[in-house]
Amino acid sequence: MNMKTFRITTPDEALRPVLQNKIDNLNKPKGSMGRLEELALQIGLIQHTLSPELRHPCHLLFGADHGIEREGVSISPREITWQQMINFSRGGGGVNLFCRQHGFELFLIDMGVDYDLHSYPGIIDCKVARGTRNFLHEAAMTEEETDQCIETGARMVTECHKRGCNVVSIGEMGIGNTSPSSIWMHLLTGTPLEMCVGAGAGLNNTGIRHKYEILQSAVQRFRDHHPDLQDADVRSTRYATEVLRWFSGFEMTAAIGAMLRAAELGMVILVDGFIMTACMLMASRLYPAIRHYAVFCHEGDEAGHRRMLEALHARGLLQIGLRLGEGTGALCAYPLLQSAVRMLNEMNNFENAHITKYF
Ligand SMILES: O=C(O)c1ccc[n+]([C@@H]2O[C@H](COP(=O)([O-])O)[C@@H](O)[C@H]2O)c1
Ligand SMILES: Cc1cc2nc[nH]c2cc1C
Repeated sequence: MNMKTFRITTPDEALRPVLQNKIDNLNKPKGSMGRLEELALQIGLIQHTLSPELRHPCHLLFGADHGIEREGVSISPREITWQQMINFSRGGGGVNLFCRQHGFELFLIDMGVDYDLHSYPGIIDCKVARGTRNFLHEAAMTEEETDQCIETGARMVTECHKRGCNVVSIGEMGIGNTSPSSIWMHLLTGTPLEMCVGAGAGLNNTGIRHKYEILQSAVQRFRDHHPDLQDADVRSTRYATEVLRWFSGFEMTAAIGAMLRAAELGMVILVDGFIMTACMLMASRLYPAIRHYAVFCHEGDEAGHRRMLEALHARGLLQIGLRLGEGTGALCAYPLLQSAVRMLNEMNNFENAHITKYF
């Protein structure tokens, strides 16, 4: 494996007390703007300024298919992936309306959809293959494919950055992709697999049971193939890299590359639902400092999402019952980031508002 490396630095902590002081001096009881204050602090630290700004927001939506879908782990047929990609390219998806609503430039990227999409305008062709291999039997991706996806995701963020973007939101479309996400959660956090497996696009209880059994067999197969990894530190890069390659999807790996590059460039990263949280979890095992750049935008209704956030010591900003994916939860939370930044830039402090400072 020749995975691209990233230089991700921890934001300068020296600014924290200065920023906190500015926030505390705004004309309000201390802490009364709740999560907006936390967001303002985080964005100020990321941008290393007392007056942050959000510029040219971009949304990257990576699409791909999954070999594991052949095992009946999703209620949705495989073709929904390509049909939705075309729908998005025509502006008709959930993701499209939120991008329009919040002024995001949308990039639709075919990382490995099982359909020929190259003639569809608006879909960027980065296809690695027409879906991953079935990880019930073998590694989903080769080392070369993994590297290619990481590089593509990173390149997309570089493009956004060149356009002046400093806040990037990442979403996915891939029937079957809650399955690798559940396995990553299980293997990286030690949460029992049963608690990591949910309905995905809408399985009933019988379907969830079947999905669980398939995923349990897949984990066993992985362990059989990796006797050397049994004793490895589950927090090690070696462990994470092999778990990534064996179970990942092309779109998920590209999302990880995008997240890593965004952190390297000091951008704010909007994290969406279950799948994107799993990708951030994986990215944080490769580069722990990425955590500072991640804004966890919502706690969705996919079983396990809340628990995965807890494992990351995070809480989502919104709890509005989303489980769509595409990045919709990230986009919905964007106005909160705008408010946090405006609070820091536009609100008077006690002194210039002529209000008695009582603490
Ligand atoms: O982001 C989420 O929290 C989320 C939760 C459940 C399902 N999804 C979407 O549904 C698809 C994956 O579900 P499944 O059941 O096919 O694994 C994929 O296209 C995701 O965008 C997304
Ligand atoms: C209709 C549909 C839309 C989606 N968008 C993201 N994942 C999806 C899965 C389905 C099934």
